[in-house]
Amino acid sequence: MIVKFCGIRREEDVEYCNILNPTMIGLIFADSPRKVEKDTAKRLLAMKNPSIKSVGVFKNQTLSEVLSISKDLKLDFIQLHGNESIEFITYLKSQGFKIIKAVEVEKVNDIERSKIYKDIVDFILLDRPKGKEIDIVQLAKNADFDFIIAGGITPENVERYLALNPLGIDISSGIETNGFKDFNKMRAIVEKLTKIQGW
Ligand SMILES: O=C(O)c1ccccc1N[C@@H]1O[C@H](COP(=O)(O)O)[C@@H](O)[C@H]1O
Repeated sequence: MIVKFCGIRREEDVEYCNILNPTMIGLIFADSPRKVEKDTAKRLLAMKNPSIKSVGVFKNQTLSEVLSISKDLKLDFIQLHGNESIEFITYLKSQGFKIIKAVEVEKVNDIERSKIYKDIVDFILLDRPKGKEIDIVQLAKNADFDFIIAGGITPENVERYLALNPLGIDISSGIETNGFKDFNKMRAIVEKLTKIQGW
């Protein structure tokens, strides 16, 4: 089970992750309150346990910006959250990057649409548009391919997402209090995973 803690932006966030050892940590380079600058990202990534994979999150940014940040930081994965074309993704793959393609799901059709990435990317991530209280678990039941799931996961509701049997879970706002990562919530996720799945 892949566990990704996303929106890491402070030294203490990395320290929490080094204790809890998620599979991946995500740093956001897209427009967001969680956005980090490249220099900050470099400092944070240098602090992480080497076993934790780094993910850079981008949304509708230029190829040269994505490439420059990803190469400089030697990112393990590039997560694309926007309308990036197949050519855009294929080019990044040709440069040796592993790709997580996030698809914002609002209706069953969006699940169908995400299938075009199946043989191109390393992981498909099903998420919901920010600010929309969509029941992504109900929609994701229609997926007949492997996926990582995100979108509103919290320590209280993670069981419902795990019941989908996803490749992984990706959590950002659900492990925050007042906009900052909260160690107790991060630990609560890991404890639930350990209890349910022996993670
Ligand atoms: O979190 C953001 O601010 C963000 C901004 C732009 C693109 C993606 C963003 N977050 C991604 O959303 C999912 C999980 O979100 P949540 O747990 O529902 O808050 C995760 O993949 C983040 O990378």
